[in-house]
Amino acid sequence: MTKLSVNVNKIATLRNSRGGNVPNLLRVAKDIELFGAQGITVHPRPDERHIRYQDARDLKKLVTTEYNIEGNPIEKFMDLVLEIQPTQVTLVPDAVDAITSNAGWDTIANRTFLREVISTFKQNDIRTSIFVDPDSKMVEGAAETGTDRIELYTESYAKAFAQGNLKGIDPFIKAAQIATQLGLGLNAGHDLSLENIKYFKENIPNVLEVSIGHALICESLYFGLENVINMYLNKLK
Ligand SMILES: CC(=O)[C@@H](O)[C@H](O)COP(=O)(O)O
Ligand SMILES: NCC(=O)COP(=O)(O)O
Repeated sequence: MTKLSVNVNKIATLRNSRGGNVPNLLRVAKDIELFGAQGITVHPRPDERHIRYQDARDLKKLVTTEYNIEGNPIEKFMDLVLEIQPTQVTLVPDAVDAITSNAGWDTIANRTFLREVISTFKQNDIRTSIFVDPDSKMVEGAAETGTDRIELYTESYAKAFAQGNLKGIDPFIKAAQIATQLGLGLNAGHDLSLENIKYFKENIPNVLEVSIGHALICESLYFGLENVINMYLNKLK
């Protein structure tokens, strides 16, 4: 079964744009779970441009499905995650000023660092996932870090699919096969959408979790949040 984890960063973006508490992030997250999503994802960035560190703390009290916190494991992020104890932490090598996530880890060059960080989270019973490109060497390097899962960075697939190039899935099929052979759990995310999710799932059937935010919130402007969540759930069956 592939779980849908809804990234609520963009709800926080809209809320922050007026300085108040509308939309109410906590209420939206609760409703997202009531609509059938199997997880909530947040990515509290160092500049807190959308999800604030306090949001991440507050969500812990109400999320009853899986709670996934993504971020670059800088010290204050590590402290936040260890304080909150979410279901899963997803390590992303984002630069502080990155407009969004734009690369996976070099799991070979960062092996020692990742091993230490992952060990710290696993000692605290937090499931670990690391954001990687669909590159066989990076997947093999990920297995050396001791991580529970990898999250395949799906921007290249989404771009190719949008251009009508179905072969964009090929590196992901190979990376998923290697991950499975190495005993890694498989997540995926970034730029997945109602248009491209079904083909991805058909070709990568053993993906455990997809985390989707930007497209899902934009699609909800037209179809409504409850409808969109159920459209994703139907496509992930
Ligand atoms: C790791 C990943 O792909 C998502 O967390 C993405 O970075 C969303 O971040 P923004 O919502 O800030 O674009
Ligand atoms: N890990 C991917 C994520 O949480 C959401 O990415 P996007 O759907 O906002 O591109």
